[in-house]
Amino acid sequence: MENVTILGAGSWGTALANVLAENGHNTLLWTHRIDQANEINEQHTNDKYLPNVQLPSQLTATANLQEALNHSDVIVVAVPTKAIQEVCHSLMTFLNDKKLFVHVSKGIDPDTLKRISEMLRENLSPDVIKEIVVLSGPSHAEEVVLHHPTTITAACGNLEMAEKVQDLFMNQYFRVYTNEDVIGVELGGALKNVIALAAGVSDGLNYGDNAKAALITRGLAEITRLGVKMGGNPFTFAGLTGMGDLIATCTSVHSRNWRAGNMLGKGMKLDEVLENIGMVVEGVRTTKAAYQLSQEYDVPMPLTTALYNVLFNGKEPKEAVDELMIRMKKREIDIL
Ligand SMILES: NC(=O)C1=CN([C@@H]2O[C@H](COP(=O)(O)OP(=O)(O)OC[C@H]3O[C@@H](n4cnc5c(N)ncnc54)[C@H](OP(=O)(O)O)[C@@H]3O)[C@@H](O)[C@H]2O)C=CC1
Ligand SMILES: O=C(CO)COP(=O)(O)O
Repeated sequence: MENVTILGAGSWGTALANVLAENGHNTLLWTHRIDQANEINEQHTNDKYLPNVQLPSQLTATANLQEALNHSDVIVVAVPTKAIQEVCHSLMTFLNDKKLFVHVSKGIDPDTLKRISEMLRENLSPDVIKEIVVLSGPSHAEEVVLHHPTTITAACGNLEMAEKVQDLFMNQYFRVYTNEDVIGVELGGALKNVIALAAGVSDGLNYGDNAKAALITRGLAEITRLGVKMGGNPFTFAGLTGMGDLIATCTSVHSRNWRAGNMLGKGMKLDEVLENIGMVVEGVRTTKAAYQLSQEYDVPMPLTTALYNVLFNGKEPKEAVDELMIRMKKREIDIL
């Protein structure tokens, strides 16, 4: 049994805290909202993010960051990408020894084009980082809290640390693999959100299953194209954190990215959609980042570009799809 701290009490931070507490670890969940910490400690619920879920009484929460950091040498960072920098700055006020960081966020920063582990290394001093492990894969919080069988990957260049995280989280409903390819795992997890938004748009337009299958497979082709050029292992994109998460996110009503795309496809405006969802939709900012990366690395990403034009240039979804379909003829298989 270990002490573990989770930063961020949204749907994923809470679901992972639940896994750890059920595994017998002494788990402390940090939230920046006192009322939410009180709700978790007194009622053992987190109604906004996981309605109708009873959390174990041994799972406790705090709104005191110093207390959260003192609790453990393992810090799971579970805030959205847009909050990573701010959280790192807060951490630097309190940290004075090395911690093992596990991050579970799926995004790329559109301002710096950095992956999350790069952002952590940039915004935290090396004196406080023992190692950074990425935990990613097809894993909707809503299903994990119901103990539905879930597989996920712990990635780190230092395999021993990935195995430590594997041991912390693994149980009979939560199966954890390891991978040494941090770049591939992070890029797959972030870029699948772009394609899930596009799949939602397609479903919102009632384009059916052929179109959805096309988006998933051609989406994987462009994710792999960029990911390999950025240094990822091509096999990683065919694995849980690539194809696996792409399938889960493009086909699930739990996916906030799919749901957001669906509303866009039905004609709602982006601001209205985001307000309606009320949780993070990582794919929006990541589309901006991916579009810029495709230009920087000179990698064609037609689906990402089409979605970028819908989200940020006022292109009508149907027109974007029509334009995708009449592009010049192509071979299916790229030489990587
Ligand atoms: N949900 C899922 O099934 C999965 C999510 N992920 C990834 O996990 C990450 C977190 O997502 P998820 O939990 O779903 O997001 P949610 O939108 O459900 O929750 C986000 C949480 O982060 C908190 N937060 C936001 N900004 C800050 C900040 N500056 N300081 C402290 N806390 C902050 C929010 O607080 P507040 O209530 O105040 O807004 C909220 O508690 C994302 O990158 C997502 O892609 C990965 C796998 C599965
Ligand atoms: O990453 C996820 C499942 O693996 C969650 O996806 P959404 O953020 O689209 O809900």
